[in-house]
Amino acid sequence: MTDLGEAWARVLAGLPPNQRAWLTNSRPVTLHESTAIVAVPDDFTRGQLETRLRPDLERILTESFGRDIRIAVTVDPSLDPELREQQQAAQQPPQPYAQQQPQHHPQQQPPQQPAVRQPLNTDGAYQPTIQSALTDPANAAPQQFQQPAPQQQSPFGQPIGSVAPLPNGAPTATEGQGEARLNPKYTFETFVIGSSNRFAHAAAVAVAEAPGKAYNPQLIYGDSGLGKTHLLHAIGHYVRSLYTGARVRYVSSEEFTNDFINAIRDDKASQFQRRYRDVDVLLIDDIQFLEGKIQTQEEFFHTFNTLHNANKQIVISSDRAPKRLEALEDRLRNRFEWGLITDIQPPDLETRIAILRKKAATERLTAPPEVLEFIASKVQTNIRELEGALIRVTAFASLNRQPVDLSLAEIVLKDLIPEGSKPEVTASMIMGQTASYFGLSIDDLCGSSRSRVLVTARQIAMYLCRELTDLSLPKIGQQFGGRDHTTVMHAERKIRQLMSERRSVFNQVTELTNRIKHQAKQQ
Ligand SMILES: Nc1ncnc2c1ncn2[C@@H]1O[C@H](COP(=O)(O)OP(=O)(O)OP(=O)(O)O)[C@@H](O)[C@H]1O
Repeated sequence: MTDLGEAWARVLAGLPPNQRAWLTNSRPVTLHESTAIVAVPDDFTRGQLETRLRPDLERILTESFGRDIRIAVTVDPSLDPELREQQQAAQQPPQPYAQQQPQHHPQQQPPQQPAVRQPLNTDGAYQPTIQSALTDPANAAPQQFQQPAPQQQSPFGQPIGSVAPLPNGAPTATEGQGEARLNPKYTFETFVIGSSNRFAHAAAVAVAEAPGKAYNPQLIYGDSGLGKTHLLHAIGHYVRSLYTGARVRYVSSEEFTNDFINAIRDDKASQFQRRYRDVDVLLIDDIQFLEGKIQTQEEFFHTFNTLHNANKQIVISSDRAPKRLEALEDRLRNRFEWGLITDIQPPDLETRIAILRKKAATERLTAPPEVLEFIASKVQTNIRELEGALIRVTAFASLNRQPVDLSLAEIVLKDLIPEGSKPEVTASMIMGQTASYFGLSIDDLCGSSRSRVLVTARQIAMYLCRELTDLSLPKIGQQFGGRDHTTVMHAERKIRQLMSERRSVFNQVTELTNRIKHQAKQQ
């Protein structure tokens, strides 16, 4: 009988070189019933496998096994050769402490100034000082994160820089590196600190430096698009850069729920439990989604207790304060109050400008200060919308080969942000308008056909759901025929890119936005 390794060798031999190139750093993981799981190093490669390469991959695998095989692609950043090299370097025998350099995650910049050593408490553990973050006059203006020096002794009891056996005896090294599923862009370096988020940020840094010790759990709450997910991912990155082998898992509450339901259905409860209990840091997003889901709450309660009893860190985000999560069991809400609760407020003008400046720099978008100020003055509440506005202005300028200036920004934003109250846009409005605009049906948008027009239409609709509604990634995926949240992430990125490269896509997105907002106003 053919095994997946053999079949994969046939795949590699059977593809033309330009397609095979995409598989250089890919790896077949396992064959589960009729699904071959393939790991790739990043989301972009995943997109290529899921679109361009899928028909050929599935054809060759189907021929090899003599039955229908579909592929499912998962991202494992440890397959990235650069990252692997860095990890191998990090796993060299530890130097004497005096010669040790703090480890840095590839996404994180080394400290730009000598960091102040934080005080130790009586048992020698690191004592985080959030207060200093709040009272330090240097923190008065929006600023960027300066990575502090990690403490000499990790909370897991091992010097940083060595491959520490973790406290519960779980495997170390790079095993499970792909499990964390962290967005490489959401780090502390890319997070702008202002008065609206200073406390939440300081607590997040403290938790990442002393997981399980500083505040457990940490709960971050605030309205949609204010940076909760970003902070959760940043904690994950920072923990992994400080503690080699630390097992970090990010999960949205929707995924946790779906995973739980599937585990019950497939009789895989113990695998499910291991996935969420054998971790050092569990980052769980949008906990409000568990409201009213009694069985999942029960399971999460036990997950929480197991982790907490073992001094493993739990970080939770919510769109409301725990007291206002009325449909959540009291015992869970009480536990959320054991740790530290921090909120994030909408950013003030100064912080919004700083966020745009940072975004422009990281995405290599050129926009003069007056344009950034103009955009920041127009979009006041949701940072996702703020970023969307910047992308549209710069895309419009690049398509027209015009400089980004105030008059151009005014034209673009006039359509994007109508005067007066903000009408509520729903996913069904977006899907309905997109379908009729492209002459498709809603079923087409939700179906599995991958014709070019359909793929673009589907991706535009997903992009607009992300930009114009408060729906989370998994929820948007659900609306489009139960797709995975990473498909939505890919669609968002793809359309952002296409808008600045193809006039047709820019026009389609603009026209559709107008139609959708017009419809919303009529409701
Ligand atoms: N302080 C900040 N500095 C830089 N970028 C930010 C900041 N706050 C939010 N963002 C960016 O705004 C966007 C939305 O943030 P994020 O997804 O973390 O919000 P959220 O609060 O989790 O929203 P939701 O509840 O809808 O999931 C992201 O691209 C994020 O990087």
